Amino acid sequence: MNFFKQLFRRKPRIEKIEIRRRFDLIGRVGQGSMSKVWRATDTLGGRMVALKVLDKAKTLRLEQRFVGLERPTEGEIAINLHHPNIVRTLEHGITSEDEQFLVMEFVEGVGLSYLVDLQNERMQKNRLWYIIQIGEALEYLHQQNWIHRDLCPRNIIVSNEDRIKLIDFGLVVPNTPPFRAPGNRTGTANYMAPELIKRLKTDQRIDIFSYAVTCFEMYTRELPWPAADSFESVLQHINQPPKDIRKLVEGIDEQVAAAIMKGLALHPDDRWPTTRRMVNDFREAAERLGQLPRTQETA
Ligand SMILES: Nc1ncnc2c1ncn2[C@@H]1O[C@H](COP(=O)(O)OP(=O)(O)OP(=O)(O)O)[C@@H](O)[C@H]1O
Repeated sequence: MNFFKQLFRRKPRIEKIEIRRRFDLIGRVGQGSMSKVWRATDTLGGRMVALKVLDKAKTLRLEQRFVGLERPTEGEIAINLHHPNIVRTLEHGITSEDEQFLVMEFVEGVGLSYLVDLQNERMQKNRLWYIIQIGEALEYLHQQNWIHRDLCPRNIIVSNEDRIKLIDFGLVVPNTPPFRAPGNRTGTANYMAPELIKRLKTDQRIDIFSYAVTCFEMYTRELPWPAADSFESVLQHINQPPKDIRKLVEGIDEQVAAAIMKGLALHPDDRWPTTRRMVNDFREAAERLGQLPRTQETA
């Protein structure tokens, strides 16, 4: 009987995909540190897609950090996310080379980092609207009981229609006690909450901090603390208060400024308790300032 139990408990055999047979690879896009991403045509159906193939060695190294915790793969997480501000994942699986892959809708647009750098008219006009959409995506992720752990402009695309799309779920973890335990410092140093840098207990409020850093950059093109390229250098300044956004952006709306600064609070208890509360303030301000697109004014 044990034999049969074992037999049926085995994971179903996954059919491996030969990437170059199934997809016409048109060209590499962007530059991921964990993966290669192609613009490709899916020969099944002819659809234009983004094909992300994860680097085997780097994925293994990441998975080793979560040994015994049963963290779902990036593909398993992404395929279940359904939100207008989150890139749609159409399929995931394993290549014939044993790499994990994801097939996504191809988002025609630019990286948010590019607009942060440019600070052009498009950015200035839509900034608050972009910020609201990022917040909606994050709120959805939190409602689904995930912690993103790597929210930053690098992981956000702005479509040609000014729609925000979160694109990378490589570091997402379940919002459960084992994953909130102190220790693991995966993420991007400049966007990491102090409790994460200090290896204390974490929760979804680490994402609220990263969201606030992102908002701060979208307004100022600067980070709230001096830029650092290692955890150690972040540790050196993280106990100092952040720069005041009001001093960098002349005439910034007070409700917007206060919402961002509260998200940057060093202690999680002083931050917004939920993304929803933070976004509500941005939405209120946007309505008052007439900065919502027409279709959103009554939403
Ligand atoms: N669905 C998509 N549509 C269009 N371009 C995409 C899409 N997904 C990813 N890209 C492009 O590929 C780049 C790398 O993607 P992604 O951030 O998911 O990879 P990564 O290896 O996890 O990167 P990193 O770990 O450095 O953040 C993105 O910056 C973006 O330019």
